[in-house]
Amino acid sequence: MLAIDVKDLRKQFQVQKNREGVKGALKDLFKREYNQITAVKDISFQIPKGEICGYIGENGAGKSTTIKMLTGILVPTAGHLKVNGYVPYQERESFVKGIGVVFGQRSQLWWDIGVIESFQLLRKVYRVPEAEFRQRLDELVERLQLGELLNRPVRKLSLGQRMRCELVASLLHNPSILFLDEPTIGLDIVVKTEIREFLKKINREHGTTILLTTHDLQDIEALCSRVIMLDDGRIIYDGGLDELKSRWSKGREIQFQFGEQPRLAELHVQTAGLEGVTWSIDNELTATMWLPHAVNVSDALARVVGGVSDIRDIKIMETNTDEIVREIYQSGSASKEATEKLSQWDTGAGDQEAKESKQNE
Ligand SMILES: Nc1ncnc2c1ncn2[C@@H]1O[C@H](COP(=O)(O)OP(=O)(O)OP(=O)(O)O)[C@@H](O)[C@H]1O
Repeated sequence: MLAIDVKDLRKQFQVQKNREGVKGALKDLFKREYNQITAVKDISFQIPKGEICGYIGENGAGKSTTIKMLTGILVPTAGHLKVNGYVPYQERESFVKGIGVVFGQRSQLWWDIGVIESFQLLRKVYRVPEAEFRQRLDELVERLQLGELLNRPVRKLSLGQRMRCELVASLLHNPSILFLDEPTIGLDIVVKTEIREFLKKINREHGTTILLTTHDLQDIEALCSRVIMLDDGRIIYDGGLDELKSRWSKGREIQFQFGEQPRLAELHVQTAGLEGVTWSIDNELTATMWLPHAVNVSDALARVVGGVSDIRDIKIMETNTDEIVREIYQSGSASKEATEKLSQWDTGAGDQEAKESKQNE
């Protein structure tokens, strides 16, 4: 069963042009001119129930615009979308009961009243029965250790405390889908880790589907098996994180620790003939071997282990996801298919007449 089903979804904004100078301003008064911005360009994807999916892309790629359409805040210019079986902007009242939303940069809590009062107000908005609300609140408060914060006004909370309260607020009505837009932005590593652990548990125990946008790839690594990558309003990758890493990383690093000082020339001798393998000395007792994917790791390892005595430790270094993703953003494509798709789009995507977008916000 699908939690989210998106087909050819598009969002265009009309932005007013400002002409220069006093003359320009006067002209603007009488005849406004507009530019069209296509923030989301006919994207399609499906998310099954219970999945945690990362939605990533550079600033301005169209992530928030997508989330706003998925949560019913914005009306799409074209395309189809179903979330939890509803068309979000058409069936808002029933629809919102099944979703939870956290925008890291914006609060859904009332600034000047106690946290618990905000929760009570949300209970009424979502029409959650009191007993169910109490039970859920107790569970969430215990999990996120919010006990002492409940009576404080939101404005007196630290960012980390507020984010934990935001998460509780989004889950009070037990939604089956949670949309998180930058939920860990600005938080320290301890709170980030706590929030990630909490989300994993919620997903595991309640089967909550989570769509997460973030610039912190550690969030993705910790939580998501799948990642959708957006660039300039188009999907350039949709698949597993591991696959992305193995397809895009150019090679691997293996670090050796020796009992005595390694000599570069001797190390090179061991891997002679393995094309592309390079060595660097890290410090007195460690050296790192870099090998391209074409070279078999066990072949290279066997040579070194067989040829150099007194190896104390061997570490296969993790592929650096940040670097890979940065590289993909720079090139604007994550696969050959995507590149081909992009060139098709370039020849025909821009000519559909723009419709004026309605905004519910
Ligand atoms: N209400 C709006 N009116 C006009 N243009 C908009 C509006 N909202 C977004 N845009 C434009 O649409 C594009 C996509 O913006 P969006 O906020 O969806 O990107 P994003 O991927 O969420 O970026 P960020 O990571 O910076 O939050 C940008 O060019 C942005 O300027």
